[in-house]
Amino acid sequence: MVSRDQGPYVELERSAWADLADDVPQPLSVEQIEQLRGLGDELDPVEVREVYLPLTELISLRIRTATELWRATEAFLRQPQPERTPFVIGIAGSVAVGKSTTARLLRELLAQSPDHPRVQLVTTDGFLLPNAELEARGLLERKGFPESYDRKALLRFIIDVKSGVEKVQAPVYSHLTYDRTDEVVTLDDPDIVIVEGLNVLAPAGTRGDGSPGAAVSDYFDFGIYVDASSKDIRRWYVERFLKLRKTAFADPASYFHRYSTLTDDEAETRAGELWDTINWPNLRENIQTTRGRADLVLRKGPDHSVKWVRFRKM
Ligand SMILES: Nc1ncnc2c1ncn2[C@@H]1O[C@H](COP(=O)(O)OP(=O)(O)O)[C@@H](O)[C@H]1O
Ligand SMILES: CC(C)(COP(=O)(O)O)[C@@H](O)C(=O)NCCC(=O)O
Repeated sequence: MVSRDQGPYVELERSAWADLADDVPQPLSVEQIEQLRGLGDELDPVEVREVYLPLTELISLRIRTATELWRATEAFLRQPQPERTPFVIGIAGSVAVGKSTTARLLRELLAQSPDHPRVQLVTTDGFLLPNAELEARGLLERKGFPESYDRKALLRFIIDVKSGVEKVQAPVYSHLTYDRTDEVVTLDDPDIVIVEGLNVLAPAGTRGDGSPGAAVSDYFDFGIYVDASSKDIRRWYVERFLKLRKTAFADPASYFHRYSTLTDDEAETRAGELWDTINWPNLRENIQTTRGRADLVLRKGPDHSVKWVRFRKM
């Protein structure tokens, strides 16, 4: 089986997926790829070429078609419309599955095209409620759960982006202080906005009167879910924690500085507890359940290499 038709979806094994862009030249140098990798892990150039290049081609195709549709609609309306708003890509998935790495890589790959060189990235952690507020609400141990975000502000942000508002701003989170900062990221006329976060594909909640509200993903042009077995993700989470202990946590300014002196065994136990009590329940209850809402699922194997890709044809 290299390709399987599943109703509105098509599922392609890695080799069949890779073939879809086999004549496209690799746009990034080995140095550029190295700069994109996360905490010292290898980001294999073969992986970039075989998995992320076809994905970039598919998204570029969607952008071209969206632009054509916008022009056709403008002609139908018989009056000039404001400039087309940015193409918005959502990237969802568990903590530690590789969303940030995927998002950074896509930003670089998509920006290589003269059709859409301005690509900006926003992570939803900036929309987490400040720690003081989380503490007041008893949510400090629920970071990453839907209720730990300022969902109204996130929705306002995405609506502004898709309404063509200029210089839309998003708050920035610090993994060092483990809290929201006073910094903001300002969108400067981007062609593409990538919105990366655990819950970005979540369905709408209900309003006070019981009617369904709007969901952030209602404003996405393309939604990606990064997927892997929870056993592998737990291992990646623990491995990343062990590395952070020697790097970021070693900084006295780090909220987790106390973890920097843990032994290997102690650190592994602590990371396992954080996974088992916060990140795994969130994945099980709130994140995995949104996979079917993605336009495209990247399924990784134990070494982060993508094994198959499933996407919605319509
Ligand atoms: N494609 C990849 N190849 C190799 N390692 C990866 C890849 N994607 C992620 N990783 C590693 O897995 C860990 C989690 O990735 P990260 O992007 O930080 O996840 P997330 O943003 O989902 O929490 C990091 O240590 C990162 O370096
Ligand atoms: C900041 C996060 C909630 C991720 O936020 P996202 O950008 O995906 O919205 C997550 O990385 C996190 O810190 N979770 C808390 C539990 C833990 O420390 O692993």
